[in-house]
Amino acid sequence: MMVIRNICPAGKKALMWFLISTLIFTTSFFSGSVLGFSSELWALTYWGPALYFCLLTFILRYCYTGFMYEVALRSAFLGATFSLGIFLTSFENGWRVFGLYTIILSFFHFSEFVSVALTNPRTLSVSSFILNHSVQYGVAAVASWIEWAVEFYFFPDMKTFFWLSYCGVVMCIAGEVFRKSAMFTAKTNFNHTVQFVKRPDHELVTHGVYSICRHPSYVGWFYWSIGTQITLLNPICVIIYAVASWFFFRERVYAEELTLITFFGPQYVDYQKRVGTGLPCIKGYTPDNTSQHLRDDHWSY
Ligand SMILES: C[S@@+](CC[C@H](N)C(=O)[O-])C[C@H]1O[C@@H](n2cnc3c(N)ncnc32)[C@H](O)[C@@H]1O
Repeated sequence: MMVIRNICPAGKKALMWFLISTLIFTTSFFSGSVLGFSSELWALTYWGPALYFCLLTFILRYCYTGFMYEVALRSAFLGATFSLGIFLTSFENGWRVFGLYTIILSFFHFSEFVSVALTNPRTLSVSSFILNHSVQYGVAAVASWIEWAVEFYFFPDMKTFFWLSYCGVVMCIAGEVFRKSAMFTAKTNFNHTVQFVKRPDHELVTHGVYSICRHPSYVGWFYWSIGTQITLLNPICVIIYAVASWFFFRERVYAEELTLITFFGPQYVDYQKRVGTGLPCIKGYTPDNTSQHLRDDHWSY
């Protein structure tokens, strides 16, 4: 409770609108009573939720401007998708696994913003939701929805191995907890954007989850991303996500360690000797490992 009280104004607004939206949309989805629409219309048509979201946007537009509006809008949107996920889990078919995935995805993006608000508010911005991570991230998400839809249409039974989907949920929760532990351990030393210039107060963190591995937030995100595809029961995307994430984090870790060695010198080299990266078969930057190519888009998140 104390933690919530200390959160910055934008963090408070985010929490408030996520909760309000979740409450309203969850009640509405299950009762079907919003704006007097029957439950069939509410659940089965697109325009009911869309109209309702327009109304919410209108209220937010009236109450806020600028940054606060952007934060409230995104939080309300994530609350609405979170509620949709809860509603879909009540289905006995493939929609259930899609519902679980929707809950996991919306909670992840919302909790990223709130975690930054709590641990490093100085860096808080709209991009702390990391909804606009990268083109590749967007393409990967859409690809997973397409795989789920195609398989659900042609092989509906394939999407009813709920026990396997629940294993994916457990993997996502573990990944999420590990990543957030890293953010709360590193606090102001954690930044969604890889830093090129060392701030005077930037300290090397080697305690807590950082004593288990050098890149706990990336480890958490790596397993979380694979977990989302197990949750969706997407065999093709499980493999694609594992391979793509591995290559992404191999380059990211390499780039980041290059900067960390310039920041902390022998202190970081000593840390590298004691603690592994935590990612399978990824060594990170070492002077004898300088042949990897770095791409320009490897400096954020
Ligand atoms: C997105 S965070 C990722 C941190 C870390 N790679 C992880 O997975 O938990 C990136 C920022 O964290 C900083 N950073 C990474 N490891 C750090 C450490 N052990 N101590 C302090 N700062 C660190 C980097 O300078 C970079 O600006």
